[in-house]
Amino acid sequence: MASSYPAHLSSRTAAVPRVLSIAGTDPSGGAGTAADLKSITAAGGYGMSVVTALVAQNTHGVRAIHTPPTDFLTAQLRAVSDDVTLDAVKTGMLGTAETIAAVSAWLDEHQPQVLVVDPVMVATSGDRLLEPDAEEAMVQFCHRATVVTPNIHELAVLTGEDCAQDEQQALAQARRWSAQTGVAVVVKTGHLTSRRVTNTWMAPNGTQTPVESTRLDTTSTHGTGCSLAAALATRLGRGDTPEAALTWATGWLHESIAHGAALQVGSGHGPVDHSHRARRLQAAGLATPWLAPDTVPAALESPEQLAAVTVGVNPSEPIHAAVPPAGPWTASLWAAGQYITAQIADCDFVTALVDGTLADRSFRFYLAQDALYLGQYARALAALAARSEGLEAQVFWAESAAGCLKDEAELHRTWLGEGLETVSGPVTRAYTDFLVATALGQDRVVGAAAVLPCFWLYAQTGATLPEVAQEHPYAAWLGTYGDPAFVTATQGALAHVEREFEQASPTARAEAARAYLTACRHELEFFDQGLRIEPGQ
Ligand SMILES: Nc1ncnc2c1ncn2[C@@H]1O[C@H](COP(=O)(O)OP(=O)(O)OP(=O)(O)O)[C@@H](O)[C@H]1O
Ligand SMILES: Cc1ncc(CO)c(N)n1
Repeated sequence: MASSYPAHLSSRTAAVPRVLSIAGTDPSGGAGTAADLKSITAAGGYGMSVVTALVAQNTHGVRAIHTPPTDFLTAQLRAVSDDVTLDAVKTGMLGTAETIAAVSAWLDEHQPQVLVVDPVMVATSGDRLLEPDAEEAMVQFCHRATVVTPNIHELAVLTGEDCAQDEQQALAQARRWSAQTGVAVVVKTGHLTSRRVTNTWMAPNGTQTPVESTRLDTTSTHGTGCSLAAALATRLGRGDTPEAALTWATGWLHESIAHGAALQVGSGHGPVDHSHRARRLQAAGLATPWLAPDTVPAALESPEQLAAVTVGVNPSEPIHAAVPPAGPWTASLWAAGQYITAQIADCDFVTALVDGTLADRSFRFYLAQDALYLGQYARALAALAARSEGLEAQVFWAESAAGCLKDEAELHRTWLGEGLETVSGPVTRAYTDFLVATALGQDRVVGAAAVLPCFWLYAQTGATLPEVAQEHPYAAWLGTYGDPAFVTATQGALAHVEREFEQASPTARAEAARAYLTACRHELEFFDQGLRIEPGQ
């Protein structure tokens, strides 16, 4: 059969990498072939599946294993490779020495560019998935791989050493084994208890590339090993560097684990939510671009008229403003903008920041964008100072601009390291361009209303944050929200906006209300952008 379709086979890598999983099944969908296909899809590949063993299992454990005849395995492998060019192959549960021999014989003829071997021996539940007498065959099989992804127990079997007690020991074992075999190792510390979970790519020449993430306190870890290996194979198969592939796979898996429990699948070690990222990005895609609030009337004669404006769906209970409005106009702005204040409090970025599950890369991207934002926000405030009437207002906006630049410098000094984004992303850019253009080019009341949400909604977020433990990964950053000077500055901004509204014409007030609501929306987008970047790209 192998020679019947040669014309169809092309060695050119397709835009969507074609990835074959060779693994056992999990009818509950969290591990094995099911996890592999979901992970390959999530990582941007076309998934294919050859089944080594049928496993009756769920989130509690394995009940029975049925291994079809080896000839049938070989028939499956050939059916795929006679017809399809493979950009990457990932192996998981092989189960028996006979299965390993059959896959090895097939690989002798079809060595793929990328072979990721997850040397599955024992499931998360503690059940054996590899017969004890097949361990040596698995160790030999690993020599064929581009990269192996053992957990620390499997690494000990590969190296014939005792199980590593800490990351340094695991790295040392991997370094020795990789140097001997010429096969790269991803050293996983999921089974250790450190606060950080590091996946390190160990190259045969001893070069280490660590990819860090935070440890999640969850039991939703069924199939994490399968998922990481399948996503890694896919990213390598599309031509990513090892560092980019591992960074993407680790970041995506982190999000998938963080949202696994919400699936409510099973009562044991639950699966991860492989498609959380895809659903979140789809929702973000649908929400952007957005329409400027068009329900504000052309002219506003009274605060009551403004308070009656509804732009989105308001929360059932009115939201209490932590820094109170300075009068009826700012009270009405608050009322009209509540729908978006509620969305900010609930948004995935703030939730993940508060519960500590936010990925490092997202946090650092957010900080870098925040520093860029402050530099431009200061220009908008300075423009208001330049256009102010009266010394008190001029001093207030000028001091706010200076304070903002000090905060920007502090962000760089204390928080931002090397190698961070130095260019505004499109979300930051849209917000700052809007602020600067409004503060310079529109009636002063419109500019003042546009800069208000940054004061008011930030103070609101600060006031509503829960206390977090010191070991919380973002404790120090969350602490900066509580600065009392910021509340005073917000009170000042509210007083000025209130006065500007009192003195403005009805049409300028309407424009100012639209600017306030638009800026609220920019605040939401600004937080959310931290989750929209693709880690590793
Ligand atoms: N509690 C956790 N918090 C954050 N990430 C985790 C956690 N547990 C696992 N991971 C991620 O999942 C990856 C694989 O996990 P682990 O080291 O447990 O592999 P495994 O034992 O091969 O998995 P499996 O249980 O599916 O066989 C880790 O390298 C890490 O990226
Ligand atoms: C089929 C299969 N492969 C791997 C694992 C490891 O989680 C599992 N539970 N089931």
